Amino acid sequence: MRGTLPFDMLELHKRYGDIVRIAPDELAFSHPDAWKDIMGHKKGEQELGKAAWFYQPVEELPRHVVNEEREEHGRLRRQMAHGFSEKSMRSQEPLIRSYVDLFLQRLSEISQDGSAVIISDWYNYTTFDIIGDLAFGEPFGCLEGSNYDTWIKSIFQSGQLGTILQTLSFYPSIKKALLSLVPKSMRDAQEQHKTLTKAKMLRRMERTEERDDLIEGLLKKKNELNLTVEKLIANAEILIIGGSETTASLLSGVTYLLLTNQDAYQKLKKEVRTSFQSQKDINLISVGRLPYLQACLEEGLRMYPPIANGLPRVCPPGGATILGNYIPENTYVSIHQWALYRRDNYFKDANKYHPERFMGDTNFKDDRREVLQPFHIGPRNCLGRNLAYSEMRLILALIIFNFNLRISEDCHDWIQQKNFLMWQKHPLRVYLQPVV
Ligand code: HEM
Repeated sequence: MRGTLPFDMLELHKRYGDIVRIAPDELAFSHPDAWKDIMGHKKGEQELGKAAWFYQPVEELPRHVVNEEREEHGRLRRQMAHGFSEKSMRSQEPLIRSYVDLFLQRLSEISQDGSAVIISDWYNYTTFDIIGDLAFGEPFGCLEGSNYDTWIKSIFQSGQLGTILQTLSFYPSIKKALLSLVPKSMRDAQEQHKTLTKAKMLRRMERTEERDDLIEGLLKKKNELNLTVEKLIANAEILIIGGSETTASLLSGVTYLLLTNQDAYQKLKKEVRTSFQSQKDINLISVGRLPYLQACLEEGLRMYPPIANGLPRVCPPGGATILGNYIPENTYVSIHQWALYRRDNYFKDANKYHPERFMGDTNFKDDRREVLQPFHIGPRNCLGRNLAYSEMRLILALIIFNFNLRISEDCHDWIQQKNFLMWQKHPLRVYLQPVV
């Protein structure tokens, strides 16, 4: 509830080691092998399910791909995977590029008077518009309007509310009482949000042309999979939450880390500007050939993982074996990413931004790079990993190609933030000077 869980977890692991009991029935693990023990594919053994108190704090809400039970999850994931295939991504490229071009154009306009730009908002506008179009068939108009639309604002508010509800899951009777006391204004706002979302989904369902987007796979099998409009909406919403804030946070984090580490920024500038003659040469394929840019993103994911806290799983009947220990059934287990990545046991100079550790630099030869799993592993890992990398590479390469960047003096401590499921980002102010 204080928003300090990532930092508290690091202190606990430093003090007590790789396994810490953080509640009577909950263990936190901080070790490279814990990933496969907790999240890996299990041959002939039961997988560790997702903890209901965390993933479904309001039981009545319809479930989606992230919090469905195993069988139903498999069916949803198989259908959704079409929208994330190589073929779909190739056909999504012009759409993604059109929003990135609009992002660059809007940045040129608003930076003309020499004032600092809140780049963190602009990254969010871009990723929201892209995912809005890919999940609902229409953008939110953030880039056009230079603003978050009301639909998105209510999604943002749900992050902190989610943390409160998860915490209250430990006090079921208080949670029930509090939920019945939700003020009318809040319930009305929720109803309005639902109406807006339903209208969006119905508009998408009315479209008759084949669309290689992220929801088409589910729409095609909606009768077979018994998907109501409410379930389709729940899935589209989770795509928007999971696919926009994460990517935008990482872009803000990497921008901050580069601008406060001039060596890395200069190296990246050189790589991007010597690899391309014109911005027309920069596309989803060509940005995949920039090793330093990739290293900057990896090191950004290490220092500022978009999902910083542990997402709890539960041990199945009969228990599980984790790091060679028998863990009884019904024990909650998780891996807290931010805390894991800041441990000196696994990374040399762990609190410093060194993209070189992902470039084969022998100074970092003892780093345990396999520790870094920002997209998780196993059957419930991130479906949008390739899309996320494509977007992040494209946006970062194009901004570095087009502008010289300088961080505003008042943002040097920007990375000191609270975390409620997501980072509570302060405005990141940056001066942009067009490259002529
Ligand atoms: C840097 C950006 C991103 C990061 C760090 C990230 C991370 C993650 C993580 C850790 C999970 C596992 C969640 C869990 O176990 O509860 C996940 C799941 C998922 N992510 Fe991402 N994600 C990113 C971007 C995206 C994007 C752009 C999309 C596209 C819409 C996306 C779609 C999904 C989906 C659909 C799942 C659920 C997969 C399943 O349960 O089978 N993610 N992501």
